[in-house]
Amino acid sequence: MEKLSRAMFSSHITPVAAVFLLGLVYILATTLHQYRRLRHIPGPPYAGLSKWWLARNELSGEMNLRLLGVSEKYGSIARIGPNLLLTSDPDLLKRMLAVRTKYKRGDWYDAAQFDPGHQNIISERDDAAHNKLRGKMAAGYSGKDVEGLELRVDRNVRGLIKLLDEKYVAKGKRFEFARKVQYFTLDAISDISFDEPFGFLTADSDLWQYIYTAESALTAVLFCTIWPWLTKIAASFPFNRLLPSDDDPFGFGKIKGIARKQASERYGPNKKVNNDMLGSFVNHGLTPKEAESEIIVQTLAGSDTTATAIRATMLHVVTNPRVLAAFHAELDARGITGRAPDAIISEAEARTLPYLQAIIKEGLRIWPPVTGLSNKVVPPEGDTFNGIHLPGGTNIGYCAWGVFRRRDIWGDDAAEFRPERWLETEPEKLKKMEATLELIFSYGRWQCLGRNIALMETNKVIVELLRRFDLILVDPTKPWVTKNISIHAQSGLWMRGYKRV
Ligand code: HEM
Repeated sequence: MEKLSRAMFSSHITPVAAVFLLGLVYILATTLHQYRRLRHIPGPPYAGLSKWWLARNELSGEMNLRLLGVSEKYGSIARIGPNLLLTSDPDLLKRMLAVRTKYKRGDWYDAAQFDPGHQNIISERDDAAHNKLRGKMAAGYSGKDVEGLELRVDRNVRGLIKLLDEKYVAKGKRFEFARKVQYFTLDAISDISFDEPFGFLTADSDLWQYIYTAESALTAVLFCTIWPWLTKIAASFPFNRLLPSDDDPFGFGKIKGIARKQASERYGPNKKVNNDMLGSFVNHGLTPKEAESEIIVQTLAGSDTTATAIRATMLHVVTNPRVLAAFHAELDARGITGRAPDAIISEAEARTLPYLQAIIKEGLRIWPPVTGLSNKVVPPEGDTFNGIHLPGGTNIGYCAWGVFRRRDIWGDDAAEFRPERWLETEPEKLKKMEATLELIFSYGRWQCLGRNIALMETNKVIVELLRRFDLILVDPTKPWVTKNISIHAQSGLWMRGYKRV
């Protein structure tokens, strides 16, 4: 009996153990192979052996700073994963992103598929399909096809001012500036997109808990950027039942529902015709499903980003009396300060204000709104940059904080907010600074389509708030709560305003 059970035991276990051992050998061999491919590039210990370094740091909420630390310690090309490098070299980034680049988007982008099974302009990795989609949307984003794009921004700037003025400043109440700015960017983008502001400013609240749920969901999305196969699992039964649905009364699902409704109204025999961005997309041949996905992309890509640009710039200006005084002097000299209460500066005029432009560039530089790794893949034949061999198939991620804190480009005071650097630097160095700053909005093939809208909104809000109000931080020792999750989730920016004009 004992002999029999021993025989059974060994006959069952041996194949299992063999499979287990083979699996282990395979994992060890591939890990070693991956490790050796990129061992000539330095990086944090163990980061080259597994993705746990990446996961741990992504979850820290300060990934931007952790990556800056890597760049400063290991150089402008460093290794942060088994098949992942990080770069803070603007020349390498521009080579990777150029219009005719041979680099491709990596599987990092699969996580941007907000509607499983349907690609959008950000998740699309196929170059031809991406170009085609971009071509159909270019006229809408440039504003060429959108009736009164600037007027739409203006009316939402007025909405923001009215809210702050009547509900808070006039009553001596403090307000949480981070949220109010995002209400503005959400209303402005929906107004431009489908002619109907969501209504965040009027409601003065996080409608449908959208901001809260979108920020919470981004942590899960981060995991999918590290292990892209999680995206497929999330999209398959039964996990897909847990994803936001168009019928949800709140959160991201609510925005999906609005996008579906808005898109569906633009097709069919009784279609609504509007000269807004959605109208332009329809005229250029976007299908109803594509139009729906792109409304969602705009809501996501166009709200937190611009809100961060405005918040970070305003925070640095209002806490810097020297900069604030110089800016007020510029507004006074141009006769802008005392204009009628409902006047909104035109974008064209704002662009002629040198100090304002320096403030905005410096605000974007000191706090880049988009910090995601946005991995690109080295072409199969490999590449060599500054004598460093980059094997084909290697992912290379973007280190935003590393690029915008480089002392060789920005000077020894790179970590300080000093708009004057844009006004007093000699032409040759300034050219390099301007060229590097372009990376804030990515570059070339994948350059941000909403760049002009974002800058228009930022220019107007900064002028119109600072000419009307003296803004102070309620607690300068705790200016805000900011969490880095590829973008920035920001809150707690409590301010109080006093009327100037
Ligand atoms: C200061 C504000 C903004 C910043 C810093 C910013 C930055 C960026 C960056 C870095 C990318 C490249 C992403 C990647 O490929 O990994 C991007 C793409 C994109 N952005 Fe923006 N963005 C801003 C505002 C906006 C706004 C307001 C909109 C919409 C109105 C928008 C729409 C888009 C779209 C559609 C893409 C995809 C372009 C493509 O793949 O061809 N962005 N943005």
